[in-house]
Amino acid sequence: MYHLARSLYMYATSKEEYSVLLLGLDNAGKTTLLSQIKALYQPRPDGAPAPNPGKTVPTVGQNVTTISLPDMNLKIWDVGGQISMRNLWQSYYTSCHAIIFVVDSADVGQDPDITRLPSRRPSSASGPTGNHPSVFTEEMVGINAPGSDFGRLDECRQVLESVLQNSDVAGVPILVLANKQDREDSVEVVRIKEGFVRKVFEGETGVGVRDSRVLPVSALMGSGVQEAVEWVQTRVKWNKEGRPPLMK
Ligand SMILES: Nc1nc2c(ncn2[C@@H]2O[C@H](COP(=O)(O)OP(=O)(O)OP(=O)(O)O)[C@@H](O)[C@H]2O)c(=O)[nH]1
Ligand SMILES: [Mg+2]
Repeated sequence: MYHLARSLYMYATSKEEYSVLLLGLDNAGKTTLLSQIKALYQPRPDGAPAPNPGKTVPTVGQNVTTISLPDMNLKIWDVGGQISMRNLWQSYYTSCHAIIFVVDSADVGQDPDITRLPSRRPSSASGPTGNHPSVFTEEMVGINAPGSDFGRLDECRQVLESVLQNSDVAGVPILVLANKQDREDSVEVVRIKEGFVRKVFEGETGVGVRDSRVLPVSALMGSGVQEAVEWVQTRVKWNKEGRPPLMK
């Protein structure tokens, strides 16, 4: 009887918890986005100053924040995007319910069309597939130096492809954020979507199964951030049977 009562109590008082993984190249704006989400969704004690999301250092390891929404908690993991950090990403894949892939819209070239990229070197042609570890090396990503006509477009493509190809994230909803839309030199979201993201998703095996979206944001200014969180909130619920939440 005690156990039944306890289970009922736990059921009535617990909340669904979903994990969201923030991925993207270094400098894309993941930590800034996490700070902005915190500023929007975490209550501050009266009189406490608003956090300044613009002050970040490159993430070594991870930052994690849980935000409480009316129908769920979202536990958001911000993992470092430097090359040396990327091999850690896959350890988060099996337990995540959604991925937010952040793109620096001011660093993909002014015409981010992956079909215009120079041909790749043979060593970079064999990306990681299936359950094979996603190994990122300096050589693999070294085609487009920052400041080239394509910015870091090819590196971004390789990294997004390697995430999609990992079978541990099969069926996980992916939101791609075209970040830094406040910058004058940023590329419009539609061009990032058509020239780059859509083509990467088209190359995915089992296409059509995955739920995905591309949205414009400025993590720094906070614009689009709420829409991004709302998209994730709906999609993790839709995908609940495939990836059940934890009850906390
Ligand atoms: N103008 C502008 N700058 C931004 C925006 N988002 C991030 N930044 C800047 O971009 C730089 C890198 O931001 P971070 O949030 O640290 O990038 P990150 O993706 O966490 O980088 P790693 O931790 O190295 O993976 C910082 O100087 C931010 O202020 C944005 O929306 N607009
Ligand atoms: Mg960071």
